[in-house]
Amino acid sequence: MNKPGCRAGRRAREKRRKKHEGVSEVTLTHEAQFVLLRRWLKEKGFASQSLIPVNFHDTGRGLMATQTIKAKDSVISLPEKCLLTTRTVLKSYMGDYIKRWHPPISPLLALCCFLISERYGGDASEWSSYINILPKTYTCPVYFSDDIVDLLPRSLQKKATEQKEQFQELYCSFLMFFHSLQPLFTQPTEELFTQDALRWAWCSINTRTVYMEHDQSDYLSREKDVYALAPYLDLLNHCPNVQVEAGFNKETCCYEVKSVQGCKRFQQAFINYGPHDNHRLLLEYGFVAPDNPHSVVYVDLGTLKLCLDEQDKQLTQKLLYLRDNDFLRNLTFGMNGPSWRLMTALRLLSLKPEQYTCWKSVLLGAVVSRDREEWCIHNALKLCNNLTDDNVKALERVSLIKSVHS
Ligand SMILES: C[S@@+](CC[C@H](N)C(=O)[O-])C[C@H]1O[C@@H](n2cnc3c(N)ncnc32)[C@H](O)[C@@H]1O
Repeated sequence: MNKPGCRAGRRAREKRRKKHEGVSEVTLTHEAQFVLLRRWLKEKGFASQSLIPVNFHDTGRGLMATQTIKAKDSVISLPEKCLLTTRTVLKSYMGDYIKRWHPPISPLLALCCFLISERYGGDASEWSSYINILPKTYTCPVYFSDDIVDLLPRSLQKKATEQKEQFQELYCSFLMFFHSLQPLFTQPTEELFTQDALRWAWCSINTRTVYMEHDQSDYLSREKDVYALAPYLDLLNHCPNVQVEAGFNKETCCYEVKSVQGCKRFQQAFINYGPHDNHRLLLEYGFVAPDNPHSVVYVDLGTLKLCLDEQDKQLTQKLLYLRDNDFLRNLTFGMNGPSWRLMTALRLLSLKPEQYTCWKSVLLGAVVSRDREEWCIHNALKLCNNLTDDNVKALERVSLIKSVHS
């Protein structure tokens, strides 16, 4: 066992090192909103002393372990009472309105509407202690202006635009449903269920829910109902190199996260959102992970064509075949070489092994450009976070640098 004096000395050294490196981590435990959140969770049967909210210099807000978490130990165990799911929504004042609506709305939309309504309820809402700690805005592409989307790498621009369009369609398709909720509110629903409000709720759910399968409800559409908002647990950030076991335990009736490798005292406790590359992390969670082992280069048709034999009379036909079978999408080259999809496409295009050298040099170029791509994503994120009139000039500068690089 460590002597207290040694521990204090080590802590002081660590503090000096951080100060020297200009690194600061700010604990948030005493902020009013976290005091209220913990008090509210305690009433529901959850009290954690071993994880505290901290603002980390590199990842932003997250949870720090105040004591060592050993390998295979529990990181967090949240009682079912604390979870916000479609069951919560269907049982609430909004339930009857959802049950009456035809065709039934999706589980995701039901959660979005409930979140918007509860935020509107302010302190009167049962969930206010949780809603108050939710971010006010997000950095997923649905929040990007067209100028910022333009700064993204080309393959990502397309997906970002698709996300914005998908969201727009969702909003327009349910205006009538939002209107049907009018008896619940004094304020007109058009002022409440705005595009901004839905965007916020949509991102809150997409970036923060944990995976939890629920029985299909007759009152909701057939889309899979796999969402649970898990207050406090959802303060855990992602690290691609960390492994956890997570899921709802029917015996303990708790959503449990267990650490595979463990976590040292005073370090950030991470979980793993899945083996996502940086494009997917940006699209779904609004951030990218440096040194992500799942990082890949997306090989587009232009790059692919550089390696193909233009004399091949069947080339157009082969490319059409690949396109019709959805094989020209998501062709990637990662740390472990070409993906299975890329290899299959290459085989179908009859690329012979002796031609692989040319292929390799093209990919090497692509890997170099990946670094530039990530730099572009970082800039887009920075600007999305802080786009004011003053930094429109910065935006112009980034566009200029980008055009020089490409
Ligand atoms: C489940 S929440 C985690 C808690 C969140 N940081 C907060 O302050 O509420 C997921 C969001 O956290 C952020 N995040 C998670 N892991 C991150 C990381 N490694 N680096 C930067 N941001 C991260 C992203 O904004 C993501 O959408």
